[in-house]
Amino acid sequence: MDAMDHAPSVTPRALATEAVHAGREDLAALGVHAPPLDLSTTYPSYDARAEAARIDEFAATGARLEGPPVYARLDNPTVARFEEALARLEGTEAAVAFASGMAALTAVLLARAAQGLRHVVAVRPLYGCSDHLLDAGLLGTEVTWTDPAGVADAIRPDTGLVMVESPANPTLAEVDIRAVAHSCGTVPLLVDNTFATPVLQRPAGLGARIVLHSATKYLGGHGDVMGGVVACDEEFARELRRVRFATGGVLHPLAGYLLLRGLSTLPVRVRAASATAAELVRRLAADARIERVHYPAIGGAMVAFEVHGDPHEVIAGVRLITPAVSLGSVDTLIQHPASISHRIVREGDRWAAGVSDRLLRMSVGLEDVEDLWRDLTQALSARSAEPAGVARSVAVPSPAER
Ligand code: MET
Repeated sequence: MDAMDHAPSVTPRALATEAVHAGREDLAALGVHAPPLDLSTTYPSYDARAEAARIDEFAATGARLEGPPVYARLDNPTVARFEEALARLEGTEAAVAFASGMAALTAVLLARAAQGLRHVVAVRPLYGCSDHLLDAGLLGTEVTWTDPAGVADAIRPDTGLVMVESPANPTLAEVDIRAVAHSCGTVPLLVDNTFATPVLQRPAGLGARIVLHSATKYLGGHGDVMGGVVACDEEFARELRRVRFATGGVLHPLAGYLLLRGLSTLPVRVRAASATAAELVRRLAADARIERVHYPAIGGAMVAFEVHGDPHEVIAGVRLITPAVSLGSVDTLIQHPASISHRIVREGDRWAAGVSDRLLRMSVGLEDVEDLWRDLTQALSARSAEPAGVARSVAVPSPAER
């Protein structure tokens, strides 16, 4: 067989195919089936002149090095496989991975600020820490909050970024990405695609220049790996790699390995959990104990709802569902945004963005829908008004019984 037999096909491959093959094309040639996990922090080289030239090249351009890495803060082959796969899934030229979603957003803001573009236009709600990072100006940036219709007017000569989430955390409000991208003109639009994942939405194809993920969520998919990633064009990826090298928010290679593994089941997980979420939404919407259900037109596995009663009782009452922040795992999680994910946002700003104190956010996992509904409905009937220590101690099974 000659090399041509292994040349990548020019026919675009479907998402489900990319999910299991992207970033792994050379494995057969390497004679392995699972991707190698390279934990090296440094790499030997007997030619320091050549290393100097490679470092000069990286410092000047931010382009990925040819050949072995010099040092793990600069590049890692296992992480690069995840980056390649995610870029393919998002339909971008490149992707750059970080230690967390917040490290990824930080690098984007620093890269723009380094060009003298310190002003950000953003649409609420955003994830609470993203909101806080912008609102508190922790990186020396300045934010103007607006609604999607106000984006064009909010842009100034020093605006370096427009940022939206769609569906947004935690209200699941949707933004017309194509329309906002149009309003941005030449200013890059960043879309946080953590909730939708490329299975449901590919913002780059709708005009976003920068696509952000907390990879900790659906991309990893099992609640056991923390990471962040930015999918973008190669020009901006070069800026991000330079910032990453200088600031050090790198993704650990084991995290890169687990994220690549997570991607292979991403389409199956997202579709299955979304079908269950849609059924739970139907039932919640018909339930008299629920005041309002939020579910995006695009679908997905995230559901939010307001209860007539005390949301804390629902959190305290779940037994199968895990009462925990985060999302995108194989198991169902529920949390109270005003207490946890959006706690750091000022109360008035939360309310104005639609994050009421009675809102609960649920990340639907892969359990059977009937088991989830049974747990939800018993939690919705829980009453903390019952004498504490009497009814509650009877109602709560011991950990061994759960
Ligand atoms: C530390 S709070 C939030 C973690 C995660 N970004 C979430 O929205 O659940």
